[in-house]
Amino acid sequence: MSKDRIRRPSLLSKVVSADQAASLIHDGMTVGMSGFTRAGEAKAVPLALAARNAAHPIKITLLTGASLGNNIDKLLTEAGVLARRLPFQSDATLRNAINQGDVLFIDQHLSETVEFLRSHQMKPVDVAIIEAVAITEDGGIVPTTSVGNSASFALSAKQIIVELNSSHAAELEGLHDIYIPGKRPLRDSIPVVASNSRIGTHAIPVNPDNIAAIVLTDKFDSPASLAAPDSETIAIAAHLTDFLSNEVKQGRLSNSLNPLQAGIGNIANSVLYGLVHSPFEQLTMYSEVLQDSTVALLDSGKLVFASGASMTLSQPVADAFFPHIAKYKDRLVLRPQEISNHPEIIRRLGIIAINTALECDIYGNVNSTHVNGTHMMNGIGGSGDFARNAYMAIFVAKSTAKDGAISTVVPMVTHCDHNEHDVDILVTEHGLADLRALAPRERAKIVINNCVDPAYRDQALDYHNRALARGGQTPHVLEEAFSWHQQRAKTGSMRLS
Ligand SMILES: CC(=O)SCCNC(=O)CCNC(=O)[C@H](O)C(C)(C)COP(=O)(O)OP(=O)(O)OC[C@H]1O[C@@H](n2cnc3c(N)ncnc32)[C@H](O)[C@@H]1OP(=O)(O)O
Repeated sequence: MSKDRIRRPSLLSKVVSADQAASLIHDGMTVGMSGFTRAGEAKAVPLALAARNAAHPIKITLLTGASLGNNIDKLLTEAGVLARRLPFQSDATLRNAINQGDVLFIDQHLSETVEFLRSHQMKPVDVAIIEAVAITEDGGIVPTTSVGNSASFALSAKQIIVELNSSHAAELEGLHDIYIPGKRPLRDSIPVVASNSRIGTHAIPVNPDNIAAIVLTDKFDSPASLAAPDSETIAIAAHLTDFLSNEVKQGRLSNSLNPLQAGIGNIANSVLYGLVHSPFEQLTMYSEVLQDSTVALLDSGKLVFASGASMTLSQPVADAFFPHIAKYKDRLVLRPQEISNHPEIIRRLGIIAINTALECDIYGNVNSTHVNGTHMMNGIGGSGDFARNAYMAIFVAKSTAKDGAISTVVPMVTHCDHNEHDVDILVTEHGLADLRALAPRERAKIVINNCVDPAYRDQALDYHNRALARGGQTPHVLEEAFSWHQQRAKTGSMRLS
């Protein structure tokens, strides 16, 4: 594999073991690693680092695109390697360490990490570890199933370790579009004018002298573990399809809608699946994670083009998709996450953004990240990049969690990631609240009537009526605003007796 995939002969001598490559990483370093939602992460060197830590303990700051697969975050956490982690994660062990204060987590908009790095508002990357499908004749690094932040990490790092992974099809080359915005404040506009705009190169154009080590690997990405659509997610998808159909009828959208973004997780994936049987045609996606539903939409002919920063598929879909990647390549592109999530482009293209709320409140504020306002779930990810700048910011959620013990619609969110100014539409299995151009008092009525689970509707109405008696632009009974959460802590359920 070496000569086919390392096409610059002078780099052949850089092939070393994962242990040797890991020895380049020292205590206190900032490491920038490939990987975005379990796709395309470096797999061998981080494990060598974890294994080494018992004998030679070090602590690092680890930056990635987003979450990692192959238990990398779990093993690094258990080995005590992580001092700081950013900008996103979704691993249960790391989540616990973050919530215990053992690992410091910086929950960052996914488009912003490399802007901070480039403008020296964060400590620079010492070593970049990038999974690649090939190294080109001029030393360019061809990423695998994600681009994420890999390009900027590799271009800014003092040293680069490349993990050349033979389990990825060589045909992935040509899928990526690497573009790095210029320096501010005199930056040019970013020339993406449609989902399928190609504005960059197929490989990350690094200085080959900075490639310090190449490690040969063959482990594939972890499969996404997505639950099949259930009656609630099917109902959410149906409400959304009806709503979007009406937007078409009213002449506000064409039958191809505007480019779609959909967040991670079961609910957003199921909602997109719902579009396979929708009346819409010639759909496009300008998103960050492309999940199983993207492949289903491409196969159904409903979706004509998808742009993302990573492809995160379940095992059966990956098995059917990657061997035939050549067939899809003219309908797909993978970009750096600062381009997939760039505010300028999201606003220009008029994205319809669909993300999942952990909880929302009666006025349409959304908490995507903090359970009970304190405990980190995964992070804001790209949801804020999209919600703030979208044509229409849609948040979906099941109306209850934990077998009905939690209402996901509450009087006041315990942590606010997306405030009422950014949130246009809320959808639960019970219905859809169109909050566009409504005042908070109007928003509360429609959210309570359309989205709250019937088991919680009376207590929501009671809260709101008593809040109205106190007055205000956004009325609240402040001493009771978190009483539902307190009730859950006391009794196990948010239901007030
Ligand atoms: C990489 C990217 O950025 S992609 C772009 C968008 N990014 C984001 O939106 C990031 C923030 N969003 C997320 O992390 C996820 O979408 C979540 C956590 C909000 C929802 O995840 P989903 O998998 O779609 O929903 P799901 O209903 O399965 O909920 C996940 C868990 O949260 C629990 N949960 C849901 N609501 C609540 C709540 N209000 N309080 C406590 N727990 C809750 C569920 O019970 C479930 O727990 P379990 O794993 O023990 O079963």
